[in-house]
Amino acid sequence: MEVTARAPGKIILAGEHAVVHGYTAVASSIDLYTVFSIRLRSEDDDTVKLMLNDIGLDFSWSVRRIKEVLSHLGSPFSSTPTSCSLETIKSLATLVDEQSFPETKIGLASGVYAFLWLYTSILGFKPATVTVSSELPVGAGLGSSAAYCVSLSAALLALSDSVKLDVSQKGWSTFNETEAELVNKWAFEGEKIIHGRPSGVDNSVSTFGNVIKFKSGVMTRVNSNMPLRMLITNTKVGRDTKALVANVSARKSRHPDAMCSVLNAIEAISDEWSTIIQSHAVDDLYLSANEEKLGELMEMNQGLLLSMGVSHASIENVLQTSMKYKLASKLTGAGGGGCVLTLLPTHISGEVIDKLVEELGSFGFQSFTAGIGGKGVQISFDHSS
Ligand SMILES: Nc1ncnc2c1ncn2[C@@H]1O[C@H](COP(=O)(O)OP(=O)(O)OP(=O)(O)O)[C@@H](O)[C@H]1O
Ligand SMILES: C[C@@](O)(CCO)CC(=O)[O-]
Ligand SMILES: [Mg+2]
Repeated sequence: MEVTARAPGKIILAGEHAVVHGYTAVASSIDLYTVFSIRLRSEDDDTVKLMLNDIGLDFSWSVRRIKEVLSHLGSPFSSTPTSCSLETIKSLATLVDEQSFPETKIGLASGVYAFLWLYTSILGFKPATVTVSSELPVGAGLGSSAAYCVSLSAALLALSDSVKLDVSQKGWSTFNETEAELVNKWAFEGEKIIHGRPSGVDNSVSTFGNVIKFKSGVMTRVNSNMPLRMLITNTKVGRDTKALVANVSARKSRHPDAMCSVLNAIEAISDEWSTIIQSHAVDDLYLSANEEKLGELMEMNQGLLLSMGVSHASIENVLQTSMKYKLASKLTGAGGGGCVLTLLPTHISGEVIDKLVEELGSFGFQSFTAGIGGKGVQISFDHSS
């Protein structure tokens, strides 16, 4: 039997970085998914094979070698999410180094550490073939790391004793609330390995889907009543969430008072965002007034992100280009490159959007739209293999 789990990426509508320091963010899932499939091999087949299709890397470890290196961990503890210690990260690095990880892709190694940690913690030392592929750009601000950790945790838990699913179900099915909580907690442990200091917003929105508000580790569901449309522009400038988050923390410790004001302002923006999208538009005039307010909030949020040091020349380029069309934009996710959101109000014509996309394309950027606010993590079982 093969188990497949898929988890969505996300956009942060307001409050990235501030949320790491205990201030509110608002985020929504998008209908682009990362998919993990796991097929257990027979017990005498001593191999764990991992195929990372998006980055073109394959790994193969013997179960015996994994056991040897991680023997200090003991039996799996799938029902109790546990943090990976620094000492264990070093052991995981040994396993990855033995596979001669290409130097040019070394920034991606933490994803493999997260795989090994979640795999051995949840399933133990079972032989399997594991593949992952994603519709999300990797490391571009759309929560690829969270979707990776959530879909992996979901597929592993579906094969563990901690979750009892109806394996005869056909097509995609969802987890109940308690099971989804467990998936989310494990995914957060994986995110910690990749991000260093994640707030938990990305894995929560990937697990539960829809629109959420997130503050100090607590998630609240937001009932959005607005037809939100965003153009997502990938600047294709590579960046690393872990480093950007660390830079913001360093700036905060250098200028605690100024940064406290910036973070409070961002929280006010997030709160206003969630109030506006929850309100019911009584007519078109009310809707376009609200869209204008959201556009302004995005501009203000972007200005504050610039003051935190996480904008980038490529992001500023997208802002200026969309401004020519009187459209508001902000970076989404960790910034420093990656993706930018441009609000597409309901009244805007397809022609204008096409022109904007073309102009952005002339800089080498890639723009697309995605469905906002769909389902969170889902699972399916295939008995044919
Ligand atoms: N499909 C994938 N295949 C392999 N590794 C992946 C995949 N998706 C994510 N990763 C891992 O996640 C890392 C990227 O995470 P990072 O947090 O920097 O970016 P992001 O999650 O896309 O953006 P943000 O956190 O700003 O939303 C990669 O370096 C890799 O380790
Ligand atoms: C930059 C950040 O706020 C969002 C990344 O999508 C980091 C986090 O919340 O973990
Ligand atoms: Mg990430």
